[in-house]
Amino acid sequence: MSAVSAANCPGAKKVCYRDTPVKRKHDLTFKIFYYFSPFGGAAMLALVLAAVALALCAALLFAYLAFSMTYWRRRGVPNAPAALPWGNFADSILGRKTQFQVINDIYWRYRGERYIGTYFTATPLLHIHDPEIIRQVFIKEFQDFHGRGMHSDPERDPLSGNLFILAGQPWRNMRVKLRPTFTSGKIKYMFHTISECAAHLREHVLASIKAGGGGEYVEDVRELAARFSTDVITSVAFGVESNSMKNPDSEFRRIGQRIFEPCLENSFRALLSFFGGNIMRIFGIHNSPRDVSAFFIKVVGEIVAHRELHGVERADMMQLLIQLKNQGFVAPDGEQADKSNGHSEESITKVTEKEMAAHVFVFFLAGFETTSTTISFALFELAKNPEAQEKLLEEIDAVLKKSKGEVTYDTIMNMPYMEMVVQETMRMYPPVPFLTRQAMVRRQLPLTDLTLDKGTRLLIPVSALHYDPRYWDKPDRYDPSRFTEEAKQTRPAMVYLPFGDGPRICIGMRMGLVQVKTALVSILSRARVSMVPGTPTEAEMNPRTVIPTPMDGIRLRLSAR
Ligand code: HEM
Repeated sequence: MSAVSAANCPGAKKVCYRDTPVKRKHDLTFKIFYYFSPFGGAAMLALVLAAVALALCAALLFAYLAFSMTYWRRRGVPNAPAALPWGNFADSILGRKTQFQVINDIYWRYRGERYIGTYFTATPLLHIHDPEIIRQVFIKEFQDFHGRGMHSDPERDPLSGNLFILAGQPWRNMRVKLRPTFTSGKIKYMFHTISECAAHLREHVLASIKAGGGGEYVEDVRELAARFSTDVITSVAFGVESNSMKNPDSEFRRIGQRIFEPCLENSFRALLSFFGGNIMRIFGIHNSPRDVSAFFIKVVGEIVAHRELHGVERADMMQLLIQLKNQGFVAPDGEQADKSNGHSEESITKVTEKEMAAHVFVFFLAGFETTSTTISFALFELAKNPEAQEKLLEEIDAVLKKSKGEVTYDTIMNMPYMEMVVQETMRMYPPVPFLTRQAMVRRQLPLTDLTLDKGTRLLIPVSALHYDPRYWDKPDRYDPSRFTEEAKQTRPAMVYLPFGDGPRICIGMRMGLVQVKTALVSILSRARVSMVPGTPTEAEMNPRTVIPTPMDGIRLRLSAR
């Protein structure tokens, strides 16, 4: 008998494992399973087998990753050294840097290379640095590079069937259908809705100045711009007044915060949808959280039912999407809504309600944070650069005087310095700081002898190109005069890409610009902006977002004019 009695063994009734025959004490396996186990031999054996299986899986996974990370070397492509298990993106996956900062670092290290291979875990990416190759990919050879390489599974995840993510024929058909929704004619048609939101913004600024006493107050202009953009996009896309200018807790503002909240879940989902399609497919991960999908599908269903039941018509995108649902097309500007106007059979296929939800979702997603980011960074740079601000204020005053204070679509589009201010803001803070394309066939990378496998992902480092001193003199300086017509002629194509380029260029570009300019006119016709102590002069970006997002908002002083 062992010196330890059965009674002293915790939880043991019949057999105490320490109470074992001496002859078995030399049996190592037995010792492991029985001497130390509080559960029992079978359970312990299962545990050890599971641990061995896990270790084996981990070893296989690492071997697979290690082999995958030789992809570029095996093809003789210059590549940035990658580390297991995250490849070149450890800093962004682990939340130490934003994705675009990682991409910029790679650009600076390998700026001399026309292209450079990297890895997002096992996925090889080819960063294209040469503007001429980018031009070929975006425009001339677009037919072979039209996909973004993002994961889409509309059957299981209806919102992933949206224009931004789709590729191939489904993308082409949808782009043709949606194009007439974004013409200048349609934006003029929706401008009344935008200017109603702008009136709420002006009222808010005036009321806050009054409440602040002393003719000024301090506000986080990022939040202010986000509330304005939420109101605009919900009005023009859904025909719903979210009223988040008056009610910051409105449902749409809440859902916007949920989608763009800088947190691990959102950052991981964004990274996966760009680069981790296989992981999403295997684990059934959706592009957007399920509560967000459910929200958009429900809201669209309710609005369509309401409008169709009561015969309601409004000047908004929902109305145009309802036309796509009922007749399969929207007539171009100046044409009757008649299918005899040269619409092909496939382009008049009707859109389902789930597809409608996917599109309004992407209008919300692509049109809300991009515009509010641009508005708030423009105010930030104007506060830091009083000369540029004064010049813009003069232009706003002159234009408003001419239009007798009325802000119209034509007033907004007729402000050359405003255009330059917005362009320069998007150079320094491109809301979409990198772009992707996918080789849809096995073919050679344009202007090179490198053969790309079908499916290869290309990455275009937009933000890095916007700061390259080969194309921009003193790129860290805010200088709207870079965007005079003459200055623009001196730069090569494809080094300025805030809206992308080619057939996949931002479909909402005109609308985004109108929104940004309307907000700036509304605020700056009532107030000057200036820096306040405590607001950093260089925005520190939150590493958990794709769209550049300052860590603690942007607090500025707004003083009555
Ligand atoms: C300042 C505002 C905006 C910026 C900077 C911006 C930027 C971009 C960029 C860079 C792309 C990718 C283009 C490419 O791959 O070549 C894009 C695509 C897209 N944007 Fe925008 N955007 C803005 C506003 C909007 C608005 C207001 C909407 C809609 C209401 C919108 C809807 C879309 C859609 C649907 C796509 C996908 C187009 C396609 O793949 O065919 N965007 N945007």
